[in-house]
Amino acid sequence: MKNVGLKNPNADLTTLGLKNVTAYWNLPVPELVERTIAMGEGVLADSGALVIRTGEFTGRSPKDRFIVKDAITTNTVDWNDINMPFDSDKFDALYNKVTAYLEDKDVYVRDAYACADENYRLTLRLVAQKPWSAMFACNMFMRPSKEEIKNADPEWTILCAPEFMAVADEDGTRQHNFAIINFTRKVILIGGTGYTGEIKKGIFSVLNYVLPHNRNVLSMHCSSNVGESGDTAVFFGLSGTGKTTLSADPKRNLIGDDEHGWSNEGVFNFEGGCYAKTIDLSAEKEPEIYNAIKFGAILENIKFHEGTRTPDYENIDITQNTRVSYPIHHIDNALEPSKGGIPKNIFFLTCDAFGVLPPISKLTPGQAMYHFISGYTAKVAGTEAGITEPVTVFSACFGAPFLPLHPTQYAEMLGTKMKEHNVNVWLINTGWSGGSYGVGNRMKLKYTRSMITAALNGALDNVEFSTLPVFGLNMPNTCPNVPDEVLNPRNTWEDQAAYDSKAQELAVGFVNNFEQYKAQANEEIMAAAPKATATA
Ligand SMILES: Nc1ncnc2c1ncn2[C@@H]1O[C@H](COP(=O)(O)OP(=O)(O)O)[C@@H](O)[C@H]1O
Ligand SMILES: C=C(OP(=O)(O)O)C(=O)O
Ligand SMILES: [Mn+2]
Repeated sequence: MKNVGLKNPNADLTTLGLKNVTAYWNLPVPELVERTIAMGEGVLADSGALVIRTGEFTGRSPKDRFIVKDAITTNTVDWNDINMPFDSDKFDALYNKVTAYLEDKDVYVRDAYACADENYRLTLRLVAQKPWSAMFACNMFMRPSKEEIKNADPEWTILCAPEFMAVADEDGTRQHNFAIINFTRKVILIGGTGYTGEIKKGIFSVLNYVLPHNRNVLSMHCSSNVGESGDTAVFFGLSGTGKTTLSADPKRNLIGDDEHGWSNEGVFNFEGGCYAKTIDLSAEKEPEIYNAIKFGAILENIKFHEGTRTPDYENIDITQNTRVSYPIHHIDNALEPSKGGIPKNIFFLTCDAFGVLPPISKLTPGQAMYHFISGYTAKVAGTEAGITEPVTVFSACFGAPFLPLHPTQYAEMLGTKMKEHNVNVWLINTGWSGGSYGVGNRMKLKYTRSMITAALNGALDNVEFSTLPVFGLNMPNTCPNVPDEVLNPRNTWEDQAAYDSKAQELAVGFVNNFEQYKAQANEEIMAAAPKATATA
């Protein structure tokens, strides 16, 4: 056993079952960069960002994500095809295999924590095979001071061994890769995949259990920012729908881009960094994110323009899910500590591949609940293994892959808070317009930004609204800096009969999906269901 770097003198990896490892503790970022490069696993971009490849997996693999079924979870977790059970003894055996595999190897340790509100702080330690995984943790989790590191005695452990391959038949996994959460041992075990997103979404899943279940805090898959007058906005959305992009707003202070809690005091970020998509990124369209890509950032799975070290963000040879992680202070106007007041506006971002929903509509409380529980959107290409074009999905609470509890538990908390604080709720379609995917186009980012700005600054308070048939959604007839024609989706379709039939198809999808929640929903929520004239 050899230890290098800054650590709590009492910390000892043998208590985790690791033998004879050389452990590099909390190395400074430049050293993690150097080691990554020296190992032949990274190069520098001209901006100074570290460029790595995550290997076979360039997105999450939801089919290989499990929760250990035990005394804590058996009756509390909503077991389904997302929350899949893993046997506790099998976990112990696999854990021992991973630690045995790491014997005699180098490991990179990162002490960190989650939650900007110290009342809810969750301390953690990542032990990783790769220096770039440790650097990702340094970018994405909150960073303890040196003093805190010297006293670190973390609650949770993440063991991450991308090159360890499970044997499905023996180990109880589906295939060679896995991400398994054990609430009793407080361990997240990751193997066979180097996709860094598994690390952050693992802790997010833990918080999505612990905070609502034990602490009466609503956890949310959302970004958040705050305006000059101190008004907080949150943007819920499944991966790729615009949380990171739309929360980076030069006129507002960023709280965080992906994971937040809502306590009685207000909103707080879980993370210490952002994880942005870089596909088609440009300085013109997304200057804040573009400029955040400098030394300290990690670019994943991108290629360079030939003969240069300039990233080619249009190149999708490796994946459409090209990514960058950076500490939050790479965004100029980020707030630290990352906390805001009670939200004044909530946006549900949906990437509607049908092209049926309006680009902006204002929801009644009943509609807000209905749409939150439904979580209609599309999975965009690349974020999950096997997805190569937008696939329509109902992802409850706009974050089903990360929610261990039943969706109605989150929805009830949101409903109570929404009503108590009289929050405005908006549905934003960042997806297709003028036709479904393949025919129409993605809504222009600059229009979506203008609509959000208008909603936030009150410019939509005094305009006229129309109601979209079937869905009953209230859409503004005008909006500053947006052409009127795009506001009503039916007008954007050349063939309006085709629109009507697609709208019916989507309405049927909503109704069928909601069957599972009907028993728990009250009249106000059910009245918000789209009116399908036929059911499939
Ligand atoms: N109208 C739009 N609104 C938001 N994002 C858009 C829009 N049109 C295209 N995009 C692109 O979609 C992606 C949204 O991704 P991102 O903000 O990272 O999603 P999330 O943070 O929710 O995972 C970005 O690549 C962005 O440039
Ligand atoms: C990182 C992910 O999500 P998001 O795009 O929401 O950050 C993910 O789903 O793996
Ligand atoms: Mn994001």
